[in-house]
Amino acid sequence: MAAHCCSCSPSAPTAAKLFCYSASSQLLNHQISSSSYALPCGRIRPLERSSCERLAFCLAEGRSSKLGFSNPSLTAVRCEVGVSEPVLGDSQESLREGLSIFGQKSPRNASQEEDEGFNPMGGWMGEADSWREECGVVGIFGDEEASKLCYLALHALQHRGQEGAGIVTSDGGSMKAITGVGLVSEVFNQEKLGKLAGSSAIGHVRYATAGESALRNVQPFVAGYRFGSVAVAHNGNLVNYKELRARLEENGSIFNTSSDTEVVLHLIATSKARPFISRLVHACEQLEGAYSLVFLTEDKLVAVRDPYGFRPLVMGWRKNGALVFASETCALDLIEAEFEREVNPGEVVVMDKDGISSLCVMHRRQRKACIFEHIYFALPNSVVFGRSVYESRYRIGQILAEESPVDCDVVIAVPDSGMVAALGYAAKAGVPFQQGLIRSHYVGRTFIEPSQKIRDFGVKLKLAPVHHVLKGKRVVVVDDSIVRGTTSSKIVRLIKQAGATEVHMRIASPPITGSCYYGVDTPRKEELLSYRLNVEESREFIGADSLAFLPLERLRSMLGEEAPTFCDACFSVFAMHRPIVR
Ligand SMILES: O=P(O)(O)OC[C@H]1O[C@H](OP(=O)(O)OP(=O)(O)O)[C@H](O)[C@@H]1O
Ligand SMILES: NC(=O)CC[C@H](N)C(=O)O
Repeated sequence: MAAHCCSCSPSAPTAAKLFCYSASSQLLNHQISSSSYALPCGRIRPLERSSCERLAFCLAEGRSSKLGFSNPSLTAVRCEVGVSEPVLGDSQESLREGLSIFGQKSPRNASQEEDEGFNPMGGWMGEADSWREECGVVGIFGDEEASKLCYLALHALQHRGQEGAGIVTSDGGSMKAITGVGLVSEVFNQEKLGKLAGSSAIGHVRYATAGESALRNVQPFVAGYRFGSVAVAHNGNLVNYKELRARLEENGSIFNTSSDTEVVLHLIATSKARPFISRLVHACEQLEGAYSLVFLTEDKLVAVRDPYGFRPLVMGWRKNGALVFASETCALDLIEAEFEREVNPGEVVVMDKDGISSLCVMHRRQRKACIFEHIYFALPNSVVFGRSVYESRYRIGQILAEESPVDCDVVIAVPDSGMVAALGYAAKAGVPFQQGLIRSHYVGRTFIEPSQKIRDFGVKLKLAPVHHVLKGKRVVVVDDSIVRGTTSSKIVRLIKQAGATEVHMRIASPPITGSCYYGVDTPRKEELLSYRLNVEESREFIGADSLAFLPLERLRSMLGEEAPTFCDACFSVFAMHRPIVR
């Protein structure tokens, strides 16, 4: 195995050209990376890991077989730095292949991938791999039916995570936990809920951001330490968990999971602070990234939100005085808890038999609430970050109609997340809204072979066109976002096959040009369609007759004075950057 760079520079080059060789020194493939990164002598570091870097890294580590690379005789790479011309010819296909092979979930590392049976094809097979952020958390204190209420609230939050679900309860003396892989309805039944005794509970639905999707990573996690037991459920992503974990392991901690969340329990257990709340605060102060957390001990329920308030967390009360925390207000509504307020960024809310107390102990910053909750993650019947999600999406649809009108016969939505914006668009444009695509709610992600012909069945499984609505029509289709562009191109093809004469795509968010550093497990920027292509190139890529996005400045003006309290970095970062990768 050999991996070397022919030109090394500690200062960041603007681009790198990668040549891959077979054992017989035949040139197999080449790609260009647009990242700026340092190439230390004789070794390529997996720092930003563009597809080129990642290939080089894996080869350098002698792990090419782990990649499942289609040509096992691939043995060497050579990188040239400072190359700036775009890849020509079959670049689109080679990039796709590269992404499918090297697509990885941050923030895992190479050895973890080996341990966890890393599937190198995972990032591309089957349906589009969109934003990974969500997870839903619930906490209930002071209700004899705590586990059942928690179960119902998790149903209301099911859209935030479908990989696993769990509930932990406390009866004041001991704690019981049940977790499982799959949907809430698959994990729990009457008998299991009956075993979860106690008047306080926390629950979780998971969409993995760190650590594989497996039973051991399903939350809530419970741990015993010398002062008792503590359970935690987390929505967010801890960007420094690997460093924290390494430090804890050096000092003897033994981890049960590969999830980022587990570090919180170890930090609590090893903290020298007293009492419990100080240990908890001490632990949270060491975390970087996004965290809306609920903790349960034998006698306390605690909710914590990170100082930027990236992810939502609300609180409310049931008529019998039970306190409820939840990721979204739709969960409060379902279990008839009246919304009181959000847990504030940096706030720690503690509930025990003596009542509720609030500590604003963590240094509070300018809030940076994730705007994507309003665009995609949350349900439209929720109030998130103090605003109605329905109103935001409806208004965005109206703005799209103002900014990018087009002669059309019908407005349709990509269900479900494009629905409300499509209603707003249709109302503003004065064009009928129709259900042109019917969504099957029984299809999850489909894992099928990555040939274009077969992939199209994947989207048809989930979305069926209504020929009667589409045939012979000029159609406006509204979707919430374009990430890699795979869904949009399939949908355009589907609608055209159903007989539409024109397809105009309207996207209820600005172009996504950057990955999320704080919390959302997004694809790397090189995989984002709008990082690689401008609007006209994107239109061509998806095959629509026209394509328009929500202008960022209109989104900000919609948010008004609150705009600086929302994080829109995924739209603004690299927005002016002219991409090299094609
Ligand atoms: O550009 P892409 O990489 O294809 O991703 C964008 C798509 O992903 C999301 O849908 P998703 O498939 O998650 O379905 P959902 O709306 O049902 O959540 C989103 O609503 C877009 O349709
Ligand atoms: N989507 C989330 O909020 C995930 C929580 C946590 N990072 C996990 O992977 O389990």
